Amino acid sequence: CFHSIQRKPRFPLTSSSSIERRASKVDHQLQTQPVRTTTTETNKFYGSFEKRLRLCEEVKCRVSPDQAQLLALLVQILGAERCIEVGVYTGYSSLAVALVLPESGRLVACERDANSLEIARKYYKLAGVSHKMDVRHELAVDALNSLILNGEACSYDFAFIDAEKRMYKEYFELLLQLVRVGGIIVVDNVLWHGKVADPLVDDPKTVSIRNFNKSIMADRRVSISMVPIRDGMTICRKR
Ligand SMILES: C[S@@+](CC[C@H](N)C(=O)[O-])C[C@H]1O[C@@H](n2cnc3c(N)ncnc32)[C@H](O)[C@@H]1O
Repeated sequence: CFHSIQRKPRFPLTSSSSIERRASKVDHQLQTQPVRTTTTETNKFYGSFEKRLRLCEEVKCRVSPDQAQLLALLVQILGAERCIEVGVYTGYSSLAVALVLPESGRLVACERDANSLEIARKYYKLAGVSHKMDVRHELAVDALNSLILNGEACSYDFAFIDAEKRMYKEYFELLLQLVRVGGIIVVDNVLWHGKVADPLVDDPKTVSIRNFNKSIMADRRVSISMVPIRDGMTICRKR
């Protein structure tokens, strides 16, 4: 039975080219994956995006639907009103968060790439959440420092780190100042495709994430749980 299932084509192929196959796979995912509430909402807007080839690239860089669902659930459990995202790309994870924020909620979205932000803004508009978004087109460290200088320390409920891997420690230290006691900081890619556990891998990004993981494990300022969802997410609660 298993083998007969495996032999069937998994995706409806419209052409034999590999690009078309990848696009079909993305279409198929968009149609079949949104089985849960928040993810369904988020994918609804992404599913309408017309450029399927671009979407193929996007899917690789953004969080998966189940990660987006987890982020949104954490925000809802916290009753969060004030959130920060470090690394927006085309807005998938930030849209998942914005959709569950109350009307009075605010999400500071930090991203250095203007082209990505243009696409993200399109989705925010389409989803009717633009009024909740505070988009910062600058280096994340600069954006976070200006929030601190603006007297916003200890005023955020939730933060998500998903930008430059060599800067995780810096982002974390700044966000720890900005998040209130009991607030949550989620860090993406903490497994880094398993490379953090391979002593033979010592490129700068892997070493940075490995060191970050070590330091956070011993950090008494937070309680943590490393969740092996997709590329791994560590959920940190400020004590
Ligand atoms: C993995 S993508 C983010 C995906 C997004 N969180 C999602 O799941 O939809 C990382 C993003 O971080 C941005 N980035 C990298 N370094 C940055 C920096 N120093 N400041 C601001 N953004 C940065 C990149 O331009 C890229 O768009």
